[in-house]
Amino acid sequence: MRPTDFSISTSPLPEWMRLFLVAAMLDFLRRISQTALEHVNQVCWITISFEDDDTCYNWILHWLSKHPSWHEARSVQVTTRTFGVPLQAVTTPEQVTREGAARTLSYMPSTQAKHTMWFKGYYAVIRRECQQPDEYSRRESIHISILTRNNSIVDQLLAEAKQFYVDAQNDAVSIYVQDNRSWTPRAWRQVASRPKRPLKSIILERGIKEKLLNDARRFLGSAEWYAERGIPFRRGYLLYGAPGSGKTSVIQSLAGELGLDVYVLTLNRAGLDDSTLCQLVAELPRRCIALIEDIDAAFFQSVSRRTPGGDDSGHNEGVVSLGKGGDKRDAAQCRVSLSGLLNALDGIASQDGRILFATTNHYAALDPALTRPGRMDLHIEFKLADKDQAEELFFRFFIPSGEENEDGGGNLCGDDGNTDIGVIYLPPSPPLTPTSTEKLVAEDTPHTATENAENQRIRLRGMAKQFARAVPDRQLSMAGLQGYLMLYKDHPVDAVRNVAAWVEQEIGGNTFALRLYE
Ligand SMILES: Nc1ncnc2c1ncn2[C@@H]1O[C@H](COP(=O)(O)OP(=O)(O)OP(=O)(O)O)[C@@H](O)[C@H]1O
Repeated sequence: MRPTDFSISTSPLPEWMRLFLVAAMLDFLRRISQTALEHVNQVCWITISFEDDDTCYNWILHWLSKHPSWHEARSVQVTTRTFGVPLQAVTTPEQVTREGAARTLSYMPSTQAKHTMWFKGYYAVIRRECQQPDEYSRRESIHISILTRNNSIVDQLLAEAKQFYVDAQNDAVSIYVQDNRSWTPRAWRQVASRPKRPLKSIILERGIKEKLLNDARRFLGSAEWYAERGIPFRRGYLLYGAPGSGKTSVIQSLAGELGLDVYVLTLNRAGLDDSTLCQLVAELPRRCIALIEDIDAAFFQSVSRRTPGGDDSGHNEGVVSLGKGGDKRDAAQCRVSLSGLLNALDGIASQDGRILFATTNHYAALDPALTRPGRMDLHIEFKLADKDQAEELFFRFFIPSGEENEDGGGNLCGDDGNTDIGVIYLPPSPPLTPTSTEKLVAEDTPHTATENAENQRIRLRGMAKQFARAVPDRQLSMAGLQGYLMLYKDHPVDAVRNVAAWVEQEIGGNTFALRLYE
């Protein structure tokens, strides 16, 4: 008998069983070490995750893009995304850009590799993941694992990232819209960050801006007052009137003054129904401006008095229509009922510090239930431009930057935004009233470096008055006038010289529009 035969025959177990036992043992050891590793990981690492449908995703991306560790990174993704902060705040370390300041590049973690960095002396590993659950949507997330047992490090990281972001946002208003990357919109996504627009750049009838600003400020500061009296802490503003009269602009400007972000609710968004609308509203932050633009158009396209799935043939409860044509596909896809919208409006206003703004060009077409006090507390009409507005627009358009505050004349609206409705007028500028364009042009010698700034303002005020004389009261929109002035950006004299002809042409061609809004 050979030795090998002997060993086989003397073993109490067959060969296959011994192999099985060895494999089982190895697997057991692997599992144990894996569990032990997981345990060590759990004990030694803290992982924080950020999903791209949440605002903090932008904070963290922006913070990472600025972190010095990207200088040494071996694999980074270059992006023109601004992470919701003003463009100038987002830069590569070397300010690399091919197209000048218009498209600034920044770095973000690549999805291809893990990144490592040090945060306050702690080692951190960063992973960025992208998923595409279906062809309509794409989800991103970032996971930061820090080698520490100290939870306060996480707090410090979050605080630093947020502060970074807030600093970059300092002079901007963030605009959020429904997240359109999924078929049913439920979440908000930041789409833009606009520079704060100074309230003084919006020229309205006397007292309107101040009324809005003071009312909103008083409201935001009176939570306790409402609570003590058991009155729902809500405030809604309906801005209605001519297109291009400054409704949207004033909301953006107020948002900047009040330090609130703007959440734009688009009711005729495909896929939106009563329940997703309520979910969206529930996702609004505590202090913000919720904006429904052209609320009448939303009615027409998508909002019906009947409940979704109700009887289409009902005579009294039919679709609210303004009598315009429309997109049947949208109407079919949007299933927001009037009662759903009313519930949503109450929801918007029901939580602390939310302010609702709605705009419309068709005030009369709105259902009284929508506009009743408690839902829309202040209704403010925006009219076509009057002569005072035209004059002020001209003056502000051409005054050199930084000098407008020194002008005393014709300040229509009390610019600091803090005055109450009684607006303080500064003394008018000295009279300068050229009676004809020819005279004005003759007087308009080129500006010289030595020309006194005060003289420039006086001259400009004179031109503004002459411009306003040619603009008929309440027949042209401020947007239209602004568009005209843009043609003469550096030529105020030409703007005055040609305004009469332009007005004639505009009014001749716009009689339909005028009839509509007069
Ligand atoms: N009262 C105003 N003062 C200064 N600029 C104005 C004013 N009204 C309109 N504009 C200018 O016209 C443009 C359009 O204004 P805006 O979008 O605010 O008008 P709107 O009333 O919201 O129009 P719509 O009803 O069509 O939405 C903006 O660029 C804005 O600067």
